[in-house]
Amino acid sequence: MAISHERIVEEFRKREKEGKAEISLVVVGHVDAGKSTLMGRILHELGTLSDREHTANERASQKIGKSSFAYAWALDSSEEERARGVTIDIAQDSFSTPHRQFTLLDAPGHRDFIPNMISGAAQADCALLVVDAVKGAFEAGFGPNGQTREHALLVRSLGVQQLIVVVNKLDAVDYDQARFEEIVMALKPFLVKCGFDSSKVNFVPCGASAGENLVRNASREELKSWYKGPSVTDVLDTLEPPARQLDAPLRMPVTNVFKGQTAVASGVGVTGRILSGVVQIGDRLRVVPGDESGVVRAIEVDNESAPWAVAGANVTVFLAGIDQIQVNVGSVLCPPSSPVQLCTSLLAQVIVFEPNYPLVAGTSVELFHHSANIPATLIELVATLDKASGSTLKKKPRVLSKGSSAIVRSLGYPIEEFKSNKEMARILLRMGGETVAAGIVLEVVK
Ligand SMILES: Nc1nc2c(ncn2[C@@H]2O[C@H](COP(=O)(O)OP(=O)(O)OP(=O)(O)O)[C@@H](O)[C@H]2O)c(=O)[nH]1
Repeated sequence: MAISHERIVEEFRKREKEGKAEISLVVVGHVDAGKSTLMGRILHELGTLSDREHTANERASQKIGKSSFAYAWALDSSEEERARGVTIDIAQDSFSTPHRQFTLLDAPGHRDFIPNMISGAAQADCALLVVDAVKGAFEAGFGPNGQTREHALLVRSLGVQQLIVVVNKLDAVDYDQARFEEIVMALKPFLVKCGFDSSKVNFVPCGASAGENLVRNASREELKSWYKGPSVTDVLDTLEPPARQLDAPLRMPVTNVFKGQTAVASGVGVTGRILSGVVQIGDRLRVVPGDESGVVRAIEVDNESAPWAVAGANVTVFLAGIDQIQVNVGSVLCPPSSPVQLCTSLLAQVIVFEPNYPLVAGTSVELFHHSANIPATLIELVATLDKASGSTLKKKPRVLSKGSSAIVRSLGYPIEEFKSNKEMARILLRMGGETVAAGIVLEVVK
């Protein structure tokens, strides 16, 4: 028997209060700032990474003369990453603090790997920006060719509002308070210009490789004497969980489709993340694009069957009364009473990276929206924007440079505006296998 929407929301809120709030976190920062070391050490100290695994990493990294990378290896697991000592792919892990459960997306800081970072940032609720306190290193990261600025602006552009800035490697500058403050003073105005609310940005001093002020509070006199604030994990534990759009209509972009094989889970198995709304067994769902629909026979959350699921959950629903051919990766499941509208063109604010070809009006691109990949065309370049302030630099530019705004045309695709459904509005633009731009949809034309 169907349960009312209100009852499901009420029940979910009750469970949420009893359990830990879930947050996805992306770790960004200039190459070698210490991102992997920091997260590897946090995972180890929180018990997510066992002593055995860590000892194995220590031994293996010593063997090839890179013992300083032992903690980073917890996350940098591919052979190439280990040999080069840089992070290439987005590593996914999870860990929990006393009140929060995190999905961790470790992003590579190396220039060549920015596209990988975007897919991490596009899924993140909060970001941790690691900067290197060493004289010259912070300046290189924060300089025009460094990634500190670019990453901060990128995560903000992709909708991340809460930021923790970890000022790392303070051991290498004798935990100098003046150096920490100098870095904070340099970053703060820049982050505000990027659009961060300063009350949602925290600065935390630390020495990741020594484990100083990561999980436990500062223990060294040089740091303790001037810093009485929270440790990195204390701050993580107070991050606000994302507001789940429970009362908005169901939106579930499809990431996988397969044939349900068991008696309980028969029909068409459809996997994806619920971006907004609620689904329960017995619901009729429409697949957009198209006008086919199916009835939910079973729901699985974390491989366990469930009577219902709400926004934020990664689920598999089994649909009856629909042909597998009608459901595609990139389709969106929604209620027949309020389906996603197909847009004919959209206005997006994007950040442009370093495309191999100039982005001019008429350029064909692939538009990535969750797992959908749609052929699209840039139909008009509206303006280029100032990277830091967002104000218009030039109207109707001929070519797009970094930090530009563009109109992208795509036909018959379900996308929504950022102001009505944040999660449905994040896009990436790719050309020839390269991500050339990323951003959010401001307006759609139906
Ligand atoms: N002195 C000092 N060195 C550190 C600290 N944290 C990291 N390092 C060193 O900095 C180097 C880079 O560390 P990683 O953790 O690989 O840096 P990363 O930011 O993950 O690098 P990419 O993934 O390549 O962008 C390694 O040699 C670390 O041992 C620290 O707190 N103090």
